[in-house]
This record gives sequence, C-alpha cells and structure tokens, in this order.
Amino acid sequence: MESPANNLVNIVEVGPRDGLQNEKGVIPIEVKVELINRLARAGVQNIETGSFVSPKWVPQMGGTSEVIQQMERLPNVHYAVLVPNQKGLDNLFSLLSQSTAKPPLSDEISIFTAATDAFNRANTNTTIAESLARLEPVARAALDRGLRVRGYVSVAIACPYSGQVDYSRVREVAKALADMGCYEISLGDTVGKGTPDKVSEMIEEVKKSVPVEKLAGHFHDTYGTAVANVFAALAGGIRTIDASVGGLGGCPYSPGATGNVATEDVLYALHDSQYKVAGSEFGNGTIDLAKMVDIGWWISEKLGRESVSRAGRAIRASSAREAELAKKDSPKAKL
Ligand SMILES: CC(C)(COP(=O)([O-])OP(=O)([O-])OC[C@H]1O[C@@H](n2cnc3c(N)ncnc32)[C@H](O)[C@@H]1OP(=O)([O-])[O-])[C@@H](O)C(=O)NCCC(=O)NCCSC(=O)C[C@@](C)(O)CC(=O)[O-]
Repeated sequence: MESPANNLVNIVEVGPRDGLQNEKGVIPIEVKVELINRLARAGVQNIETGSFVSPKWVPQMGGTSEVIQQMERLPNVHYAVLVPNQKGLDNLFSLLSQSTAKPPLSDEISIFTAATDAFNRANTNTTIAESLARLEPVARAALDRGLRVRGYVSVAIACPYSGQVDYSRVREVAKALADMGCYEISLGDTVGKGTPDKVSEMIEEVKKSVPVEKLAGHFHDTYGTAVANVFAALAGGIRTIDASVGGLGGCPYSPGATGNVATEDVLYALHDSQYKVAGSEFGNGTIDLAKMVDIGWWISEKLGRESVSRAGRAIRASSAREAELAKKDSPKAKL
C-alpha cells in the first residue's frame, strides 16, 4: 500500500449525467437544475451536469443546454459536460458564446472511449482507434478555449460484450487520453463486476504509463463491491473518485449494470479515516453528508423510488428513530 502523502480525496459527482441518463421517464429540466444546485450547495466541487450526445442515442440528456443555462453557477465549482464528438463540442461552444455568464456556464468537458472495441461500438458506433482519432481534435479545441478536459476509459475491468478485459489495453487507452491533454483519466468499471484485487491489478498496470495523480476511479455497484473498490483505488494512490448521489444510474450500453457507487456511501466510509474529502465553503470545506443523504432521497423520490444508498437509508432510518424517541420523551407526550 502506498503511503498517502496527499490524503485529500476529490469527489466527482456524476449523478446528474451518469445517474440520470438511463432513466426511461421524462425528468423535468427544473428537477435536473435543482439537483445540480443542491449538490453544489452541499459542498460538491466537481459536477458532471449532463451530456451533448445524440438525443436519438440517449434521449434523457436531450435537455442539457437548458439545464446548464438555468443552473446556478457557484464559485470554485467545476461544471462539466460530457461530449462524444465535434458536434457535441460545437453545441457547447455555441451555448458558451451566447452567454456572458462569469464564470462561464461550463468550464470542463469529459470525453469518453473504452478498453474494448465491442463496447465502444455499442456506445458510440466506433472502434477504439476511430474514437481516439475523433476525440483528439475535440480535446485540442476545448483546451485552446481554456476548458479542462477529462477522459473516461469504460469497461476497464470487464466488458458486457467481450468479457474479461486486458488491462494493458486500459493502459494504452488511458495513455492516449493523457497524451491528448486530459488532466485526469477516469477508469470505469462500467459493468460493476470489479473486485478489489482486480481493481488493484488494473491500476498497477495503468500506472506503468500514466502517473497515478492523473487517474480517477469510477465504480458501478452491480455486485456490491463498489465501496471496497474505492478503497482499493485509494490504496493504489488514486485520489479522485466518481460517485452518484443516491446511487443513481447505469449505463444504457451496459445491460444490467446498476448505478455508480453512492456518494453518501463513499462519504460515510471515508469519515474518521486517514482520508479527508475535499469540498467547498458550502460544505465547510468538505461535502456535507447529511445534505447529500437528503438530496439522495429527494431525487430518488422524484424518480418514484427510494434511495439505494446504504448509508442514505441507514442515516434516514436512524434519524426517524431518534425523532420518534424525542416525540415520546417530550413533556407533551408524557401528559
Ligand atoms: C457518438 C454518437 C453521436 C455517434 O452516433 P452516430 O449515429 O454514429 O453519429 P453520426 O455522426 O452518424 O450522426 C447521426 C445523427 O446524430 C446526430 N449527432 C451526432 N453527434 C451528435 C451530438 N453530439 N449531439 C447531437 N446530435 C448528434 C447527427 O447530426 C445525425 O443526425 P441526423 O442527421 O440523423 O438527424 C452516438 O453514438 C452517441 O451519441 N453516443 C453517446 C452514447 C452515450 O451517451 N453513452 C453514455 C455515456 S458513456 C458512459 O456512460 C460511460 C461512463 C463515461 O459513465 C464511464 C463508465 O461507466 O464506463
């Protein structure tokens, strides 16, 4: 295990994008806007707000322009948008050009590819090589305009179409994204089949070509191993974790995969540990767990279900029990 010279953990909240993209029902723009605003006000400093992908492929993300035009823009928060190609970037640029907002509506793009051709074809209709060729000018144009560029490598552990992934492919693709100027590359266990040992092995392989400071972990919780995988990533030296409030989500092109690790579960697991979670002044320098639990329940109820965050459920149950006991102990109840 590496000694955490830097024990500050950054959270990238992907709920508004990865979390909502797979929802079948229409989610009103104002709900998405309120979700982003609430997250920022809980101290979250990195929020993926939506995506400029083809609405034919992912209809739920169709309203991203309206979302980023209407959301609050708090200082010291990075608001990212996922783009798959030049058209997505052009759409973002046109929106930025129409706005005089300071800071700008969005200051970061996320670009994405995968460690297998089979997944990449299903997700973006390209091979890995074609997608890298398509993304290179996109990254360059975004950097030239002063945006930060983050990269994703999907199916870093297992692929729903071609099985166990060759980690040297993950390394090569992560290196290609780093060479394009991505300040960070998020390694995605899209299927959520990862176990801590596999995650450690994959990270050790990627570190041969990309400095660990540039890596992030993105773990879906399909098999219930996501929090354990977060700790394996931290032990491997990674300090940025993607997470989704309420455990929202699933990838449209990874059948059966559940949401990302719930942000509340990560925050709970990290509290009182050797790690500190970075956050803005709105979370008193960290991310406010109680607020995140409320947000996880609020958005889940908007979607017609309960929060699947284990910590979120336990904290709410314990608060309800305490409120019940307080009611019984109140002088009025004793009369
Ligand atoms: C990449 C494409 C567009 C290729 O799709 P394509 O069909 O090959 O694209 P095309 O260039 O042939 O264009 C077809 C049509 O789409 C339009 N089009 C083309 N581009 C855009 C755009 N940017 N925005 C809006 N419209 C667009 C284009 O104008 C045209 O319109 P038409 O002439 O038919 O009316 C498509 O495959 C796509 O949008 N894929 C996105 C899939 C997606 O969003 N997946 C989920 C995100 S990735 C993920 O969740 C994994 C991650 C990141 O979380 C990490 C992990 O867990 O692993």
